[in-house]
Amino acid sequence: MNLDAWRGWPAPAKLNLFLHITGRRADGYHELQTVFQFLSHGDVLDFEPLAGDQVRPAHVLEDVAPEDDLTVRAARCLKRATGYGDGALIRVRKVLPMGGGLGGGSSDAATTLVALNHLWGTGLTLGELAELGLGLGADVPIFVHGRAAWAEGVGERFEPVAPPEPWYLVVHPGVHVSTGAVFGDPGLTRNCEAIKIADFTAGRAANVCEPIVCKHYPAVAEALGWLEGQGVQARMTGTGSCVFAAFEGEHAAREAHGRLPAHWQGFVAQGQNRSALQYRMDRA
Ligand SMILES: C[C@@](CO)(OP(=O)(O)O)[C@H](O)COP(=O)(O)OP(=O)(O)OC[C@H]1O[C@@H](n2ccc(N)nc2=O)[C@H](O)[C@@H]1O
Ligand SMILES: Nc1ncnc2c1ncn2[C@@H]1O[C@H](COP(=O)(O)OP(=O)(O)O)[C@@H](O)[C@H]1O
Repeated sequence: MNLDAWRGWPAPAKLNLFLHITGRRADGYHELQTVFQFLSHGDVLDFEPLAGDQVRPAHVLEDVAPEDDLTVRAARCLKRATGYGDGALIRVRKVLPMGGGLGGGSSDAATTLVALNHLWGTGLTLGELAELGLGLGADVPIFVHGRAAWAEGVGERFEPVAPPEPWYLVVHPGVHVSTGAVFGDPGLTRNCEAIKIADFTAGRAANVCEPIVCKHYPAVAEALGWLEGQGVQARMTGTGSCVFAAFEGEHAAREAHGRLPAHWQGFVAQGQNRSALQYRMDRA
């Protein structure tokens, strides 16, 4: 068996280029409008075949029990759906901050579904994998498809879009924001009027979670202010805590990164309308 094929599967980060809430479903989940774009930066996953029914992580993630790990849950879900008899050892080389709004957990889950379906030869279509993924997290289907997307509902309705692919500086202000707490905040704007893709393209869009997160986490407001001070428009991704801004080019983004205050982490990456996972599948 060629074990090289089992190594080096990318799980890229995403940005929400805007985030509006248009309503609330009967089950309490919020109806969103958003644009997802991938980044040229993310976790990397390695797999090894295991005989028998075992699915085990070879990594330790802070505050995540092996049974709750989204890669383990994704692999078990694929086994259940297909009746596949063997297992896998899964190693996440973690790069993305957890709870940063960059979708690392969802991306790890999507990469596990796509990679193991290929490596195990279980033959599900991308659509079938996306459906399995929705049970693990709202953003998993978008990572499975690997195309920048205009998304509505709770992430289950989406279509490809092709925004510009600029170089971004992404700043992590050192705090962990709970998605549930943001959606539960009474001050959250939940009645945005539905907009069209053209409104987003014309700049008539924002992230409605930003004021809530900034109120509770001053570090997020400071990071947004610092980025704006570099002469660019800054925004938060998802429910935070990371903030980002597009620069003229890679050089300008790296220069700004060089000026980043030492108490924050940051990275420079390019926006990608086709994800690194899709490119990896081309070579598989
Ligand atoms: C809003 C996004 C945009 O990307 O935020 P980020 O998590 O990436 O920051 C995601 O779709 C988030 O999806 P996901 O990350 O799967 O959400 P979960 O952790 O399951 O959500 C935690 C809690 O937030 C609330 N929640 C979540 C999503 C949603 N559309 N409406 C909600 O009300 C629910 O109370 C849920 O129990
Ligand atoms: N493999 C995984 N990687 C990251 N987070 C995971 C993973 N498995 C479970 N989780 C849980 O999912 C939560 C959300 O993580 P993540 O997707 O990185 O953040 P966000 O949804 O803010 O982008 C984490 O705080 C963690 O408890």
